[in-house]
Amino acid sequence: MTSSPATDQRRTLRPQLRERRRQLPAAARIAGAEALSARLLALPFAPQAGHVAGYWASDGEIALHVWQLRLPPAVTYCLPVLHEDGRLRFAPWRAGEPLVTNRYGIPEPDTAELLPAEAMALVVTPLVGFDDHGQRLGMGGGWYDRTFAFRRDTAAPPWLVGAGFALQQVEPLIAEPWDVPLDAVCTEADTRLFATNAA
Ligand SMILES: Nc1nc2c(c(=O)[nH]1)N(C=O)[C@@H](CNc1ccc(C(=O)N[C@@H](CCC(=O)O)C(=O)O)cc1)CN2
Ligand SMILES: Nc1ncnc2c1ncn2[C@@H]1O[C@H](COP(=O)(O)OP(=O)(O)OP(=O)(O)O)[C@@H](O)[C@H]1O
Repeated sequence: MTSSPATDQRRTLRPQLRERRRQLPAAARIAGAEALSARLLALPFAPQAGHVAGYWASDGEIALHVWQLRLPPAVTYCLPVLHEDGRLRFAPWRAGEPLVTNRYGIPEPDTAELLPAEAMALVVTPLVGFDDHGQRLGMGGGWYDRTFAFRRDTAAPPWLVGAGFALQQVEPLIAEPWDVPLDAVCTEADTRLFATNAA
């Protein structure tokens, strides 16, 4: 089977970027999570109420626990839950509540309270890489693209915000037809806002 230039580019970049992400020293991770939190809270569309989704950082991803702790009191933090239809659901989760490990070894809430993507006001998506145009490179499962395909022709909410370390920025990514553009990318060093099609 032949593969497209976009697929080749992503296959080459993923292992390099994941390695780079894992190599960051602990002090940079701690400071990074603090700085990211401030940037996420300062977004012009940061919700003051409703549900937001983060992720359980793994494989060197930039952590969201500082942001979770500093969210306005009327905002409910949720974590992604894999669903058999190929689209993520989101479950409210607070520190100490039960978790189970999903098929990728990532913890997810052990609850029947699952919300659809449309119920989220804002979603922070994990990034393996990102470019200057708000194009996202993920783990390759297509989970975020399938889950938020409706945002290709619908305005926010949910606002889609990629989170990563500045060293995860790459050359322009070749777009795939299913890619869902991000409304913003936040790193420890920068906030970039993008004018998405429908927003
Ligand atoms: N923290 C976090 N949670 C997340 C994601 C993520 O990227 N980060 N996801 C973002 O989509 C979803 C899960 N998607 C994932 C897709 C692939 C792999 C992964 O590790 N793949 C292995 C090999 C595949 C396998 O084990 O079957 C690998 O590439 O090494 C992990 C998560 C939902 N939750
Ligand atoms: N809207 C969609 N409908 C059907 N299949 C899709 C859709 N979006 C993505 N896919 C499938 O998912 C696969 C992986 O996509 P891609 O490489 O863009 O994932 P990713 O964004 O890196 O992963 P993730 O979102 O899990 O972090 C693609 O090969 C494609 O077949």
